[in-house]
Amino acid sequence: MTHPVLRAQDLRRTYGTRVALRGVSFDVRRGERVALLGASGSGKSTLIRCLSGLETTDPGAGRIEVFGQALQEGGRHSPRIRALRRRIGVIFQQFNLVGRLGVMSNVLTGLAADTPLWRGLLGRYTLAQRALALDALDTIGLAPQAFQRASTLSGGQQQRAAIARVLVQGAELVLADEPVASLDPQSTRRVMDQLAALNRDAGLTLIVSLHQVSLARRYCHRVLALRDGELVYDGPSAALTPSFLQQLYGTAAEELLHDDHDFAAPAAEAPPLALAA
Ligand SMILES: Nc1ncnc2c1ncn2[C@@H]1O[C@H](COP(=O)(O)OP(=O)(O)OP(=O)(O)O)[C@@H](O)[C@H]1O
Repeated sequence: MTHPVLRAQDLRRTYGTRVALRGVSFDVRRGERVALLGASGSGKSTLIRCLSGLETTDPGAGRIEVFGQALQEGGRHSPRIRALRRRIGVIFQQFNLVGRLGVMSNVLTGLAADTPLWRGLLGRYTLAQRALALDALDTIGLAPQAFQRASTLSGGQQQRAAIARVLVQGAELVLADEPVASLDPQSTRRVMDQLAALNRDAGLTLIVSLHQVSLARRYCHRVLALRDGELVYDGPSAALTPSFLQQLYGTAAEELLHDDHDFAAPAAEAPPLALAA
């Protein structure tokens, strides 16, 4: 029997008196492209931090399995977490690049787990590792910027460098936390196109949190929708019409429908990635 790539069971996370996740359960199969949708404060980032192993759920609550193995259970990380996290790529809204380092050096940090610390600190990567990073930058259309400082890139370019880092890491499951929240519509389209292409061409399983329903409908077949930490919908993105959103969220639906005109066009398939053989 094949395991789901990700299995979340009864996840709860409380901060003081604030309940950020309330019994969230779902499975994701290999190769799926899933949007995690919800208004501000609905628990998207908390869920992604838990799924990526950056945070634990409440003591005694819930279990997260990745690749058929426990990542955390009952609020405790599994002893295998390091090995499992190597297979999970995380992309953040704020890119998490080191601005004073070159783009290539940033992308090479995706290899941190496979590189002795001293090599990484001194930037002494092997030729093969550098070639891998250049390939990833080429795939993502950033080869010409490889030796620029990361801080000189536009927001969209920085996010694409973060995608290249995940490629170099060799991640099988990518968790992207509002990767386009701070980008203009053109950069948003480019970054989303590339995430979609990674999923389609490189076979990565993708979970991407968004708070624009139009993006979720355009790029993902399946949506998990959160409201106040609760999973209120798990189904096809095509069903998320404005009236259904109104039923799910009431007046808060407005937040998810904002800027809808920018991405309202029917889903276009992303251009293929120039994946290295
Ligand atoms: N470290 C923390 N300490 C205290 N409360 C937190 C913490 N992280 C999240 N919360 C609270 O948990 C709830 C869910 O927050 P979360 O950031 O997961 O939501 P979100 O859907 O990602 O929101 P946004 O779209 O604004 O990023 C919010 O009420 C938030 O204030």
